Amino acid sequence: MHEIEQLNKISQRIADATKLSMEYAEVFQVAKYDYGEFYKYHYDFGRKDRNGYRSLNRVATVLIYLSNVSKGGATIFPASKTIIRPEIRSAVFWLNLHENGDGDKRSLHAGCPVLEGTKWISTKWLHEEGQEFLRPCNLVQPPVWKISHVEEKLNI
Ligand SMILES: O=C(O)CCC(=O)C(=O)O
Ligand SMILES: [Fe+2]
Repeated sequence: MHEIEQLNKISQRIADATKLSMEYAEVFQVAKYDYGEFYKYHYDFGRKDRNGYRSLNRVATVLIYLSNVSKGGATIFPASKTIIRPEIRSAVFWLNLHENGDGDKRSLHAGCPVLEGTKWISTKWLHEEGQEFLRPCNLVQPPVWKISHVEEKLNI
């Protein structure tokens, strides 16, 4: 299968799992962490500019683990006390914005230092645009949850 077709297939699976539109999503980004490398605490959402406008804001993140990591390298969300350990072909999905478009501070996260092995990830950021009628409106919305068994569904 051609590479583009494979990526489109994964995008479609993300759309099916998240029930969100991929129309304005960014291209898949790939990152590699070697021994001791990490990603410090941050938010994935954008900040407002001087005029109070946000552009290209990332409503949600899908993080696919492309490798196992023998030690370290977990993705952590202190607000929800969630630790996701990399498992090859598994994915984690979370929302970065409240329904009114403001950044959700509970989405603060970090990639812990890799202590042994190499960590490969692919990140897909979904944008606010296109979600207007799709984003579920739940009163109680967990800030982060693991998409179970994505590893079986994603053929990457
Ligand atoms: O490497 C991780 O576990 C986190 C990566 C991340 O937060 C990002 O790419 O925005
Ligand atoms: Fe991030």
